[in-house]
Amino acid sequence: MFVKICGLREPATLAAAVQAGADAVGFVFAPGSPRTVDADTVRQLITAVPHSIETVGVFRGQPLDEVLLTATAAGVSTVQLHGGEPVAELDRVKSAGFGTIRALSLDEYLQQLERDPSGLRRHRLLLDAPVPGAGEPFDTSALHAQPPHGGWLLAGGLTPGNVRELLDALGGVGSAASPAGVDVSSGVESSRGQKDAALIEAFVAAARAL
Ligand SMILES: O=C(O)c1ccccc1N[C@@H]1O[C@H](COP(=O)(O)O)[C@@H](O)[C@H]1O
Repeated sequence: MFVKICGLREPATLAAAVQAGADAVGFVFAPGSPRTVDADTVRQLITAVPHSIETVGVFRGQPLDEVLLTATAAGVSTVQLHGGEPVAELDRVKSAGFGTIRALSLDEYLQQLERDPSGLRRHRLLLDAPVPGAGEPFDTSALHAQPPHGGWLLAGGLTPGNVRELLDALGGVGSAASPAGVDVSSGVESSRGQKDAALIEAFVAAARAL
């Protein structure tokens, strides 16, 4: 199970994520979040991240030029877009040399499945709650009938205590509707926006034990 820890802002909790064995670490560039960081801060932070770990810049509803400039200045390897951007924008991000994660709510995913199923296969999919970063799980039952293509990530209200239950609701690891990875932010915080090293460690351990 691929594990991404998102919304990191401080060296100590970033180090905790690396030490715990996270596969990816995320930095929020979307404005208005308690986790928002700037490109210079992230550039400094990721000097301590081994190259084997994916570094993800998270954006929401920002102009593409700003996304590319910020991701380049920060030095992240991957761009995650949350604003319902058209697939052509993700294509341009990929052409610029970044990995891509297309974050959609369940409703957005089901709409895209109707309108543009081939577009859904071009970028790694992340399914999240309607309000990203709010720590709210969403009802995944519709995915049994219409599971995403392989390699997708599940986010939305995951915690060390509920990650197994939420994966079991999708049929468990290896089932047709199961994600390839999990992504967490609120569930590894002691208070909103404040990451907690012990919770990060517990989350990675719980995900690895699935
Ligand atoms: O974390 C935020 O504040 C945020 C803001 C804007 C876009 C995405 C954001 N976070 C993403 O939300 C999920 C995790 O959410 P949760 O808190 O665990 O429910 C993850 O994909 C973050 O990258």
